[in-house]
Amino acid sequence: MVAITWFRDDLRLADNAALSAAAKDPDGIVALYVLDDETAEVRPLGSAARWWLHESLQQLERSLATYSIPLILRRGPAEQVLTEVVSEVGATAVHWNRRYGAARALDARLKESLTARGITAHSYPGNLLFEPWTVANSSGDPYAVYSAFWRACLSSPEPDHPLPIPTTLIPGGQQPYSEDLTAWNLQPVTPRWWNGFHDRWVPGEAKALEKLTHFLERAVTRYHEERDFPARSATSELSPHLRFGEISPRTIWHISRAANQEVEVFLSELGWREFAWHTAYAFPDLHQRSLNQKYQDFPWRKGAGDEVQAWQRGNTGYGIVDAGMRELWQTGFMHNRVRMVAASFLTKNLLVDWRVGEEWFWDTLVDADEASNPFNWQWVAGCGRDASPYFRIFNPQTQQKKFDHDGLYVNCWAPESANLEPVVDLSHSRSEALAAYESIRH
Ligand SMILES: Cc1cc2nc3c(=O)[nH]c(=O)nc-3n(C[C@H](O)[C@H](O)[C@H](O)COP(=O)(O)OP(=O)(O)OC[C@H]3O[C@@H](n4cnc5c(N)ncnc54)[C@H](O)[C@@H]3O)c2cc1C
Repeated sequence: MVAITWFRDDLRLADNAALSAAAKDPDGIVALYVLDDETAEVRPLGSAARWWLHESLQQLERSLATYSIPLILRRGPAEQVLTEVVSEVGATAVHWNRRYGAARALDARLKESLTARGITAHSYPGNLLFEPWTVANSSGDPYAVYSAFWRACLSSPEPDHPLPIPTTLIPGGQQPYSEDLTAWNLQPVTPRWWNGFHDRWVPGEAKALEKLTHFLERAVTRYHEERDFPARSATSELSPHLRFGEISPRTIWHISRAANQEVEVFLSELGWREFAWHTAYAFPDLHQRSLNQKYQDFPWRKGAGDEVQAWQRGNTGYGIVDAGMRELWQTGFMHNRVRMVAASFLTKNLLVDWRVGEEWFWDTLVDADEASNPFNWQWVAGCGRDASPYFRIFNPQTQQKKFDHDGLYVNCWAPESANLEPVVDLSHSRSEALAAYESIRH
């Protein structure tokens, strides 16, 4: 009679409510991860995120091994796999931390079917600071404007303190078989396009905590002034760790607050992450549909294949865009300011549908998540919640002068970009974009 802890976007032992609850079972636990590329509501991970997942699962495996608990890996539709594992081990309970995007429909179905079989299914908060249904405007609807949303969050009860790693963690007697992580081929042997990722990243819970500590000691005091400068290493780079739940937002919240530093601007960025997830909770098809209805008729350009390819490869002839796109390809990451400029360039100068860019980022970002990615693409394109107005078009040359005036960033990633023929004229494309916007404005 064991309890299953079903790990999903929470690859950590600390502040893991599902694990802490399962640990109370005197008969021990089975730790399960399911790679589900088949269920309709689960968006299959992109290639860069799969690289991260491989590393992160290895780290989790090591952490659990110190308690003699194996991490059971299975691949397949989660409903089927979970049902099988429950039967194999004779589990009486399954515990998981909540997901807030489209996959919550799957979780709801599972809860119902497990309960019908007499197995208790418990879900817990843990991947957000505030549960989406607890933050609503006076009409009971989700907030549409970030500033009002974050004010409401800040006047809500503070997020709970993080839970420690359970003091007793024991393996359930009967452990089922596990698949081989390497056989999942999350890091394809050829081509090893992800080779450079190892130079930049060390996935896993221990590193996430170390990075937070380092950031609070060294960078948070200059964060509000320097976070927009891509060459300055002034941000936390915690996003992929948060994406895979190697650290919980409430751990970040409480450790930051206790650090005796000016942390409010930093925490307000976590607020954008919350806003994106609360939006995805209300609109689970966020990556497929412009939230602003008017944009259903936007005259996006068709047949821009060559320009899209130049953008993807960092060959547009605009330094900051090219540097960002190459950084992304080589490291799985791009600085936030540069993401905004690169996204604006695609959607406004090239007039390409934001979904094309969202898909590319989804495949190439190690931190790609199903809320922040489409939310921010819609924000830049002007069709999302509290979005930047469409007529505000980032000029990549002005942005480069302002945020990379010494050229450190561009010279690091795309030194020869200045010699490339620009794929588009900025002033002409700007006028075209504004005309396109006018056509749907009324
Ligand atoms: C087009 C576009 C696509 C993006 N796609 C993603 C994505 O897939 N996943 C992702 O985590 N972020 C995404 N972002 C937001 C942002 O660029 C990254 O969160 C940030 O660059 C991560 O770096 P950091 O951890 O050093 O951030 P910090 O500045 O240290 O911020 C701390 C944390 O706050 C959160 N955060 C900061 N800015 C945002 C934001 N605008 N929206 C949501 N959360 C934010 C992140 O979790 C981040 O780790 C996107 C932004 C744009 C413009």
